[in-house]
Amino acid sequence: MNTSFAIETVGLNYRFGSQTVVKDLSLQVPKGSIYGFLGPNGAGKTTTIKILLNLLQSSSDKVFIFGKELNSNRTACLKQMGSLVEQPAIYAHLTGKENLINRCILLGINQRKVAEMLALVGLTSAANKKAGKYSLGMKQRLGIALALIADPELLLLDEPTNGLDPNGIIEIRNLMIELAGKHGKTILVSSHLLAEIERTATHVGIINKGELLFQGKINELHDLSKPVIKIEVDDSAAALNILSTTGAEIIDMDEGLVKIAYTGKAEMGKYNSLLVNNGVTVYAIYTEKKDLEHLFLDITSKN
Ligand SMILES: Nc1ncnc2c1ncn2[C@@H]1O[C@H](COP(=O)(O)OP(=O)(O)OP(=O)(O)O)[C@@H](O)[C@H]1O
Repeated sequence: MNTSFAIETVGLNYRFGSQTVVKDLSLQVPKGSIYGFLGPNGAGKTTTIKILLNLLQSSSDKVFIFGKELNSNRTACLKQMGSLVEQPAIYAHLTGKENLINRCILLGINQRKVAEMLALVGLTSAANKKAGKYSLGMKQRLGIALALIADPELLLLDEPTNGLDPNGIIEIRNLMIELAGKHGKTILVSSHLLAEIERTATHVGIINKGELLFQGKINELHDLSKPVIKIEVDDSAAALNILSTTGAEIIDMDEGLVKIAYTGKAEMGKYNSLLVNNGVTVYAIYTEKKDLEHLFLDITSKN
């Protein structure tokens, strides 16, 4: 298996009864990346994350963590992973610090790590407050500190900003950037909102109904949202013939409509004259740029 990936799944499938929830899913999460795992509600994100954590069983040879097959190297793989799935497992009657000490005792880790983790997630001043009194954002950050205490290389965060206010969202976002940037962690973070992870993610995987619809660098996703020229004409076949002689990149064609890649205003004028001079009636010519949120909706509504 490719060892440049922190996570690799190969044609992964998963069913709940007769419902296939994960379909032929091949994820490739590069080491050191912040991988935004995106999809609408019910797309199969949590199920996939639970499979990656071996909380749900996959078939052998489908899931690889840092190149090791998960089922046959369960302990070694899990040691490399920290996670926050659904609600963080926090004792409300203990302080943040006590929660972390408790986890250290449980895992046999030196308690010196506690102060470091509190500082990392920005909870030093709230260390002696009961966790039950924490805000939602503070609870999430404590959850991340608990996930990080054993110093895993890979962090799986399932919708960590769910229910947080804008400040809480920014705090989690900055924490992820710091963890990947300064501490070299690989982070897989799920969300149903592209906007929430757009600024943090280096890579993106988009799923819907258990199927992977897009996977790549965030820049590649941005490229898909580059502007196009839409030309409304009386005869699209004739227009296509004429435009194809110019070397223009034809993107799509429909009855009365041709879409080509936008390369500049001058070219746009040139295409217009060329069509008119060759007997094609141009009703309208304009550019259109999809913002990422629309692109995401487009991608996820196609299947
Ligand atoms: N334990 C279960 N038993 C049966 N079906 C389940 C179970 N858990 C999840 N599902 C179904 O599997 C599908 C995927 O759910 P999953 O929670 O993985 O999606 P998700 O992308 O994480 O969605 P959300 O953003 O709402 O959490 C849904 O149709 C859900 O109803």
